[in-house]
Amino acid sequence: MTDDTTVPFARMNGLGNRILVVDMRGRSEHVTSQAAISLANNPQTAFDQIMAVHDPRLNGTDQRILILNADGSEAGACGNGTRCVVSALSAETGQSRFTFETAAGILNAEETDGGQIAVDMGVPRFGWQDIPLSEPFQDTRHIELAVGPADDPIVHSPAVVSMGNPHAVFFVDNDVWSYELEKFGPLVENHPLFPERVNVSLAHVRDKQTIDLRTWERGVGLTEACGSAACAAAVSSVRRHRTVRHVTVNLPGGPLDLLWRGDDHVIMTGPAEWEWSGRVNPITGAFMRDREDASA
Ligand SMILES: N[C@@H](CCC[C@H](N)C(=O)O)C(=O)O
Repeated sequence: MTDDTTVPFARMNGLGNRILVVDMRGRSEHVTSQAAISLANNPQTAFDQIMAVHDPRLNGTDQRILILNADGSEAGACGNGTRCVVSALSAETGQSRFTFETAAGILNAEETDGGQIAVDMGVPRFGWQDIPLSEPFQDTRHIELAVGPADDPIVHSPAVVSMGNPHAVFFVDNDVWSYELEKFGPLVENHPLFPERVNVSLAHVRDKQTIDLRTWERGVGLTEACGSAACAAAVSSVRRHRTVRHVTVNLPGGPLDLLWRGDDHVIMTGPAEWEWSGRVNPITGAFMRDREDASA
């Protein structure tokens, strides 16, 4: 399968967020939803996001990245996946700084000396039309939405924010693992208040510098880590005066460092890990592992 119907890809992860980086440079076609669903349903390639790396279109950018969720839908942003793309490109080229064009805008990212990757995730947007919501809310730090019985809701009043993709963050008093997020995550994801659906997170503020977070991702489900959700939780927590602007966000897959800078940009820093590589047909999703990896 090395003919021109296939392209190289790498299976990687960012704190356990499962990522396929697909090399679409020099190609005019796109990874299809059908290919994404087929890869997502195969236990070997099951992923949370595909990061399709295309040739740049804009001056001053290195690559254009298109993102697909496991259900074949498109996503505007993916923090963990962006770190994986940086790691893959930097291993190939030796370059350590990159500028990417994404649906969420231009993102800068760099590999740091300690092998971590810092991504400038851009400026969060808080207007109800930006998220988007289907009805006006002036104060998006707490919107009227509750899960469970009206007189004793399980979670309520999430903060909402766009990090280039929509997020609802429920701040909870108890351990984030004590909630059945897998049961109510899909209900909130598909609630009519969110016309483009939403990523749903539970955030527990441990102290002024530390947040625990679990996320039900739009188009995927429960994941080990969601970088854009970590950004959403960090900025929402500052807006509620719960934490300072530089925090550690503990995800099931491990910690991320989050800094909401004075110029409003959110900088997310964390690791990326390479697992194995192969070739994939971007139209059908048929794939083959590289021989040295397949025998490992
Ligand atoms: N895992 C990602 C976010 C993925 C996109 C999300 N499911 C969406 O549809 O918005 C991350 O690390 O940010």
